[in-house]
Amino acid sequence: MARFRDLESLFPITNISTVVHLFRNELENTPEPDIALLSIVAGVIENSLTSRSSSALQMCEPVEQNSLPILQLETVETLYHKFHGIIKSAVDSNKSKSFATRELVKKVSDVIWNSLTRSYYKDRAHLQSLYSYLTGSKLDCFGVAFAVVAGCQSLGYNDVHLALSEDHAWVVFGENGTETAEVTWHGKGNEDKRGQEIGKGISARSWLYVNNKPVVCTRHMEVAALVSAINPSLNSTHDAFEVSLLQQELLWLLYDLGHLKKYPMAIGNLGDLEEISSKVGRVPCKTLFEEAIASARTYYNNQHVYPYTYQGGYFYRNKLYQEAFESWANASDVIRLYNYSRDDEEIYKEFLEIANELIPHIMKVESSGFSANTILKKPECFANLLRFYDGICKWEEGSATPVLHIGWAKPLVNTISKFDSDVRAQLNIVCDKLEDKLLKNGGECDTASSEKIETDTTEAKEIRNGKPSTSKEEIDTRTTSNKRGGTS
Ligand SMILES: CC1(C)CN=C(N2CCN(c3ncnc4sc(CC(F)F)cc34)CC2)S1
Repeated sequence: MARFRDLESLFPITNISTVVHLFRNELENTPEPDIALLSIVAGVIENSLTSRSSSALQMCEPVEQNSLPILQLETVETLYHKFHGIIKSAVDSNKSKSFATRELVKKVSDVIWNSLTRSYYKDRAHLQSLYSYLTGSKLDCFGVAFAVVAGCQSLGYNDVHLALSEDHAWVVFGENGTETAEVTWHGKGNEDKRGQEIGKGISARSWLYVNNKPVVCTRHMEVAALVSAINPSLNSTHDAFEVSLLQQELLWLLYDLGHLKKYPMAIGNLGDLEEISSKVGRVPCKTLFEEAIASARTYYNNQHVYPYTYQGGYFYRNKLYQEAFESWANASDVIRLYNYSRDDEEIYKEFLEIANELIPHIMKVESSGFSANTILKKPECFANLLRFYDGICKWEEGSATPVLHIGWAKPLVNTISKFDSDVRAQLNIVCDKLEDKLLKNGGECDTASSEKIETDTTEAKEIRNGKPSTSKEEIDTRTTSNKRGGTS
């Protein structure tokens, strides 16, 4: 295949810079990047550096930076042609239409689906790439969706693209790219809905489908997705350093080319990598987490939670507890707009960990008496804590499945009681019932009501998202139309 002839000059690949060069070449010098090729290359490297057999940890070999096991062109070429062969033999290749049909998409999904190993541990690491599919017949949920898109690309259907929520993946296709189809499974024990349109029923209001604001990938963003999905973990405690470095270099390449602009989670992934080992001359990771939030607000109507939990996690790890509270309250302002459904376990676990592990840990540290500038004396922090919990309560309201249970109450009571009573008294809570109803019920609302509950008139300060107001007047003039600055 001509493709491989012009790649010959780069092989055999022995270092990270050459892999970056190959990706750059695909991203900039081809009509569109070949995502099957790039997934195989990334997968071979990841698996050779993280599989127990060859891990340097075992051989205790000092690996100098930028070195990789030798990657031969024929290794990649063989796997690539194997993938092509599987897809072409199963789908009659006389490509009649210029756009994919639901039948075609379903057919490709069936080919992948029916060639997977019967039963295997689906959440295992390193099951995301075509290398895993071609050598082990195993893929995770994301990997199946990715393989379907790669299969459609290899058949010449360039209208089929990956659509990503924060915990699921599907495809869009058709003349306007507006047709949608499930192509993989989600979660445990759920019947797969492959072939069906996305979120028509009750699931449309669940976080899993992000209120119909998924990341719809271009071919270049599909490269960002496969790079984001690179998993450097060697075991539960160690990462393979070179895999991590390769992922970081490739994400910076995609960042510089502008392909992460509409992909908050990929920016967040890069932020996490930069926090661990920052690159000279690059923006700090704190900025990246802010950029991920800005991207979600700009392109996805602030319906995504993870940008705030990326940022909150960063603040927490760096003991910036006041800032962490604000990020988590902002995350809660997003989830309040959804109805909780059984498909939302992942984000439920995220909020549970924040409420029952991270915040109690902060309370313990802050009330140990050694914190000079303790958050326990800051009304803004108390306000953000309440906003955090209020969002979770709102999430539960109107949902078929309950969220909160007694396990949440004990840490909550414990946390609230750690704030000084005079701090708690400084809070004036203004509820915009109207806005919540409007946002949650898509604009329908029975009564407009805005109650103001003054808990203390002496020095009542209105705390809006952690920022005390300047004057009392501002509080009295508030009306139901005031937007609650949910995304401060
Ligand atoms: C703040 C966090 C807990 C840290 N990592 C988080 N991740 C969230 C998920 N991650 C992702 N990163 C890039 N792209 C995607 S697409 C997707 C859904 C899947 F079904 F396709 C997940 C995901 C990466 C890791 S959220």
